[in-house]
Amino acid sequence: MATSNIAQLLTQVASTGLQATSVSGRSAALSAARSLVAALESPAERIARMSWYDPLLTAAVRLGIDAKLFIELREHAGKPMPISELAGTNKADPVLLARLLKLLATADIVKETSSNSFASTPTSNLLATPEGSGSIVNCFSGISTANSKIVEYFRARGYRNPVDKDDSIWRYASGSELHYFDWVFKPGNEEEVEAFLNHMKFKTLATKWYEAVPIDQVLGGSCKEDEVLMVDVGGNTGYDILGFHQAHPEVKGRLIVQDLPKSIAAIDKEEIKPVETMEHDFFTPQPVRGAKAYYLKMVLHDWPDSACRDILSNLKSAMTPGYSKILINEIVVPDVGANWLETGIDMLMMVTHSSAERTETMWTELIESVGLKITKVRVCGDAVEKLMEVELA
Ligand SMILES: C[S@@+](CC[C@H](N)C(=O)[O-])C[C@H]1O[C@@H](n2cnc3c(N)ncnc32)[C@H](O)[C@@H]1O
Repeated sequence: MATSNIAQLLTQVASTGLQATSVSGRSAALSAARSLVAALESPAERIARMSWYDPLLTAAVRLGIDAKLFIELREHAGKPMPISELAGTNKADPVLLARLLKLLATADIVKETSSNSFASTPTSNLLATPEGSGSIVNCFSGISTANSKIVEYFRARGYRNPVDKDDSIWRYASGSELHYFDWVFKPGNEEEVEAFLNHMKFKTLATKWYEAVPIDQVLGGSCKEDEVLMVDVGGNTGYDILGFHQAHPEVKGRLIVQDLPKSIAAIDKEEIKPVETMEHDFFTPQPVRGAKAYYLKMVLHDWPDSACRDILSNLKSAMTPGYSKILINEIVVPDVGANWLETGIDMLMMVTHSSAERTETMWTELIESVGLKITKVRVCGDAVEKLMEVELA
């Protein structure tokens, strides 16, 4: 271990840490701190951590959610709770709970306050929410299933990059007859549906596009009240288009969220007003013609190029030339130096859907292949997702 390198990194952490109150300052401090940890940890320790600690830490979090540990800890608002009390409420074996909590404390997910006594942290409090726990529950189920057969899958396919939506790693490993979304929404899978819907609300970690871009320039102002301003295609429970409306109530025009029946059924139609709801399969012709904007957030990343072309072509046919736009809010992977979020979600898309996160070149090729063009790529504050404005070519 080069001590001069460590000293340099320590200085970098100290200097960037002082600016950690701003978003970019925090990100620079975190990146410096990660480099410091990487330099301090020996390669053998790193391998050991990946071999058993990291996968089992996620499993312990998943169990903690199931046992409602984080909800219980949150109820005590950061005060220490003896294992005996936690075990009593959860009816879980106190010896087991102590082992799980000790592991979670090593990652600062809970705080070990004294022998056999633990308290909540901001992370455990987020895990106590439907959104935080939904992210873990949804991803744990998909990733642990896919990982169980990932080596077998690639060996059998000569290590080819997966691009067939009907032959994803998840589908091979689960033995499901159904595509992932059809499986999530199948009758009897209510726990999975709930986790999936909550994960969708959770997954945008930073600035939303509508908080960051000049809305007037993107949408060119309001519509008449009876005209459609924006259709959120594959918009899940509509939380996102509602967020847009709440941020910009002055922009007039109808707002519609479209998704598969189970997502639409989960929406409280009163709560989401003025957003209208509509069941729609985006592999069929778009029923709302001539909207000002068709908005796709993290929809195309679920599908390989051939399926994306079908989705985009259905929107293209509904667009009014010189008026309608498609707004795509997706990760645009940098050519060099992609970060953990961009590369991690890319792997998640690969194992679940045989799809990928795309670079700007990949986006351009895909969009141009269906007679559309990208007219602008907008950075959205500190978010990994960018806003691509797309028009008829
Ligand atoms: C990754 S999620 C993104 C959801 C939402 N746009 C967001 O960012 O939270 C993909 C969405 O596509 C929906 N979906 C999948 N297949 C669909 C189809 N054939 N037609 C319409 N929606 C579909 C899913 O139900 C899900 O809500």
